[in-house]
Amino acid sequence: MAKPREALNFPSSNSIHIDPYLPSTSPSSQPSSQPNKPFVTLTYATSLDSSLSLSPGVQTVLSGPESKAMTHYLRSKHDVILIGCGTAIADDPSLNCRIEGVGGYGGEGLQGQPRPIVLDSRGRWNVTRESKVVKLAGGGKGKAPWIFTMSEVGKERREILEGVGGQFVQLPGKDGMEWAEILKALGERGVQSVMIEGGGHVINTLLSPENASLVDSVIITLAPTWLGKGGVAVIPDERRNEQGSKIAVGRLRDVKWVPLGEDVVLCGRF
Ligand SMILES: NC(=O)C1=CN([C@@H]2O[C@H](COP(=O)(O)OP(=O)(O)OC[C@H]3O[C@@H](n4cnc5c(N)ncnc54)[C@H](O)[C@@H]3O)[C@@H](O)[C@H]2O)C=CC1
Ligand SMILES: Nc1nc(O)c(N)c(N[C@@H]2O[C@H](COP(=O)(O)O)[C@@H](O)[C@H]2O)n1
Repeated sequence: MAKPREALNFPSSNSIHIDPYLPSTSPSSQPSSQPNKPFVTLTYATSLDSSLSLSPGVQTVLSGPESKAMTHYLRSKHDVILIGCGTAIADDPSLNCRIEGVGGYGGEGLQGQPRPIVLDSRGRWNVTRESKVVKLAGGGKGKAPWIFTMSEVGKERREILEGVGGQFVQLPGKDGMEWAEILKALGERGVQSVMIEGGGHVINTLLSPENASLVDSVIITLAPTWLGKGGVAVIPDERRNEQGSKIAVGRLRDVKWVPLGEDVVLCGRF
């Protein structure tokens, strides 16, 4: 079979470095204290000044071709890929896996495709028939998205999403849905692994002292560029000890740095 024109390739000489941090092979893939919790991989690309994008609402290419292929390899290794609606609105992302041999890209059915999950507490993202995730699901090149929301959902939006096999999932919440509740809801739906891609609000709340322990693996692409002030930055809330002194939010263990093209990929465990 001819290689699909848009397919990416991630060689096994690179994947051997990443595999120990992935759900199926990681030693912590079955956390016994929370049996229903899916394995959580936090992964994103950042600049040298800890920015995800030049400014809110602006999609910014940080990853080079090699680390981009790595991200797609990660997508093929997780049941779902999760983003916030700020990212959905800014990027209109595809959120599928475009690795050669995965479903829709030379592979069978939708095997190896992650399901996109969008957190949209207040129904800000106007999902339409033209949204990439909807078109890809309709065209057999990606799984249909689930949108987690606290709001009522209009008939038109529901029809568009359900028309391609997606669904709205309503969860309770005040300022937002609790991370533990989001992961529990995913676990109850049979999800065993989730990669969380961003954006800033999603990552910063996940890295807050009360949520960081939910993260199992961290895989971050560091690109050799500075984006400057005004970017969407990864800076979690500060953490203090019982004496009130400021302490680090967290430090990774089992750390490995993997050079990929001009980028370096940091792998670690919480
Ligand atoms: N470099 C990279 O790897 C990535 C970059 N980005 C960039 O990040 C930017 C978007 O980031 P942000 O504006 O911070 O938006 P975001 O993508 O973090 O979305 C924030 C929104 O998601 C919803 N949300 C998040 N957590 C929730 C929760 N626990 N419960 C309920 N709703 C929740 C809320 O409506 C919130 O306003 C874009 O410019 C995008 O291009 C996004 C992903 C990865
Ligand atoms: N790994 C990575 N590198 C970058 O440079 C990025 N800007 C992102 N962004 C994330 O990828 C999504 C786009 O995915 P598609 O190519 O459209 O499938 C974007 O929405 C961010 O979540 N990631």
